[in-house]
Amino acid sequence: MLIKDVVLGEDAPKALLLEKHKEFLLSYGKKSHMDYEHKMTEYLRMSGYYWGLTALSLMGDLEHAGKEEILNFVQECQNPCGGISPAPGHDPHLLYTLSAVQILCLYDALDILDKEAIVKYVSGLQQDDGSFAGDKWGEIDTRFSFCALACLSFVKRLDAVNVDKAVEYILQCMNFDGGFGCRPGSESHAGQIYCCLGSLDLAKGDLLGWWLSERQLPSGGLNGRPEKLPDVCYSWWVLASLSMLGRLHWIDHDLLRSFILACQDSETGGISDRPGDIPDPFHTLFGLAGLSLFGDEHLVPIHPVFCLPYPVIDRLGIQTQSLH
Ligand SMILES: COc1ccc(S(=O)(=O)N2Cc3cc(C#N)ccc3N(Cc3cncn3C)C[C@H]2Cc2ccccc2)cc1
Ligand SMILES: [Zn+2]
Repeated sequence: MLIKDVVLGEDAPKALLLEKHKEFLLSYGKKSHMDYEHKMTEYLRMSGYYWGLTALSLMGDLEHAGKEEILNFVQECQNPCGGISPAPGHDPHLLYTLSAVQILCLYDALDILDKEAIVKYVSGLQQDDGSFAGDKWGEIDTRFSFCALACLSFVKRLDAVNVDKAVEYILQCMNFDGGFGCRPGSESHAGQIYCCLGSLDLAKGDLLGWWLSERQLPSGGLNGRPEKLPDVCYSWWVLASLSMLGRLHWIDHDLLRSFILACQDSETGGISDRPGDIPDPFHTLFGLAGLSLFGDEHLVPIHPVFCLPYPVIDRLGIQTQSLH
């Protein structure tokens, strides 16, 4: 079966051409301002700035981009309604409102915008079913749910929208193939998957991460529910979940490590649920597994979902959902 792909030429670059990319991006803005391409891409200018500036920032070169000129441009693009346009004279839209907020975050200059106006604009675009329109013309797309929740997260105002309804709508956009589309029933697309998973994480990730990190007690041990005693096996249930959420660092590693080590039986070996109890294979596994998740140099790294050593998972070449 012929699969659609490309062939990498022999002369294709093999090293990362960082200096070239810096030149490319820094000179891009300096092209003649009235040339045709520049005019025809005016409708996405704010996003263009976000793409270039973030790329420069990744290369540690943001300071060479004209900060004052860009901050002035962003201010010129804010509308009385609070929404931000891609360029002066264009209609405001969620896409460019997010790009502008991201640019200001890069420069730590969020306060040059009227935050309350942005909050009003973004929250005003949420529909009764929880979805978000991109602008006043009403196009609905899960991309805009992400833009809205990301914007509000940056200004710490997720309270301004109905987050549960937003989540409810996004889950309706999940397809039988595990992917997400722009509206219920739309075909799965990687871009929409990024937006939907990102939205779910923004909406519920911190809440869940906080509940999990609240499991840690002064002893360093983790319990399974509030008001319960710590137990080594929760080192796994809680840590593996936080690891999946990308919030493993929300638990004090050293404190937990000292708890697990205190649960070891120095005579017989093995780890128990709590210091002084009888060790057993169950808690020995989950104590070591917790230490492995924190990257203990003496232990093989463990997969947070499969609870098996990564080399085993890699050898099997399996994904979390078998495709065949
Ligand atoms: C106390 O004797 C027991 C009691 C129950 C069981 S069990 O039902 O098979 N099982 C597995 C388990 C195995 C061992 C070992 N070796 C020890 C305990 C333990 N528990 C009990 C436990 C652990 N932390 C606190 N509690 C009370 C969990 C339980 C249920 C479970 C199974 C699989 C995965 C997760 C949880 C086995 C022995
Ligand atoms: Zn236990």
